[in-house]
This record gives sequence, structure tokens and C-alpha cells, in this order.
Amino acid sequence: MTRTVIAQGTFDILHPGHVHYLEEAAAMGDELYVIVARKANVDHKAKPICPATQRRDVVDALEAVDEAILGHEEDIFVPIEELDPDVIALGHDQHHDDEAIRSELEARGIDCAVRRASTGEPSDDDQLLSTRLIIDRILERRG
Ligand SMILES: Cc1cc2nc3c(=O)[nH]c(=O)nc-3n(C[C@H](O)[C@H](O)[C@H](O)COP(=O)(O)O)c2cc1C
Ligand SMILES: Nc1ncnc2c1ncn2[C@@H]1O[C@H](COP(=O)(O)OP(=O)(O)OP(=O)(O)O)[C@@H](O)[C@H]1O
Repeated sequence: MTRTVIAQGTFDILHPGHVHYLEEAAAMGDELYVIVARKANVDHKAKPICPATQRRDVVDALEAVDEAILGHEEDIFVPIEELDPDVIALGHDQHHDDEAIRSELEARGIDCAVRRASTGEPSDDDQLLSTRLIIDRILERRG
């Protein structure tokens, strides 16, 4: 049986931390689907610069990813219900509470494991493994 994994995030300006996360998520099963967050749902940090379709298309082009899809605008559990995954891989710093997600899955009758991916560390001092750090560096050097 094919084991389906879901990863999710904003993916505004891609960097090796994203690749680390998505490769680790892909290794948790056989097929990796990635839900790309809508701007309206990115409310815990600055809104993304790039449009959602662009963010989806670039994530979709990554080798580890079978398919990237746009997230739902209002209810983040709708794509989960449709994809019916075996595993949800949360990113190392995602603000979502693991237990809150587990109980919502249970309430909706979705039988799915919730796992937390590890942190991708820079391979040298110059690497910027965060979209915010890349934007800060651009503003510092070109602003
Ligand atoms: C299980 C799960 C499902 C999600 N589904 C959606 C979705 O359908 N639509 C959406 O806009 N965002 C979705 N998200 C993304 C959250 O909105 C998201 O964590 C946040 O906006 C992006 O922040 P981050 O890149 O810092 O994780 C989902 C997140 C989780 C954990
Ligand atoms: N260095 C990293 N190591 C492992 N996972 C990462 C790393 N950076 C981002 N991710 C994961 O990638 C997913 C999408 O991340 P997101 O688009 O929020 O990027 P970000 O670089 O963390 O953004 P920002 O710096 O603006 O908060 C999240 O699940 C996040 O945990």
C-alpha cells in the first residue's frame, strides 16, 4: 500500500532548509504532497512576497515532491480530508501544536500520524536557511 505524506508551509523564497524538510518528509512515506499556504493564512509573520501560484509551482518542481497544491483559504483541514494522508510532517519550527492537530484529525475521523521534522543546519557560515534571513540580507545589502 502506498503511504502518503503531507508537508506544508509558506515557501516564499526557497532555500536549503526547505529542501531538507521536504526530503525528510518524503522519506516518511512513498508519495509527498505539499500544501502551500495562502497569504490570508500567513498571519503569524510577514505576508509572503511571491504569489501563491508561483510558490506552488517552484515547490512542485523539487525532486522530493510528487505534487504541490494550493491550500484552502478558510479551513486548513479540507485538503487533508481530500488527500487522506498516512502522515502529516510538521516543520521543525511550525507554530501549530501537534496535539491540537491530532485532536482535530480525530474529530474529523482522519486516521493519520503527526510527526515533527528535524532542523536543517547551515553547511557553512554563509548559508541562509530562513526566508526572513534572506530578506533581511537583501535589505541590508541592497536596500
Ligand atoms: C496540517 C496543516 C494543514 C495546512 N493546510 C493549509 C491550507 O489548507 N491552507 C493554507 O493556507 N495553509 C495551510 N497550512 C499552513 C498554515 O496556514 C501554515 O502553517 C502557515 O500559514 C504557514 O506558516 P509556516 O510557513 O511558517 O509554517 C496548513 C498547516 C498544517 C500544519
Ligand atoms: N532550516 C530549516 N530546517 C528545517 N525545516 C525548515 C527550515 N526552514 C524552513 N523549514 C520548514 O519549511 C517549511 C516552510 O517554511 P517557511 O516557508 O515558513 O520558511 P522559513 O524560512 O522558516 O520562513 P521565515 O524565515 O519567513 O519564518 C516549514 O515547515 C519550516 O519548518
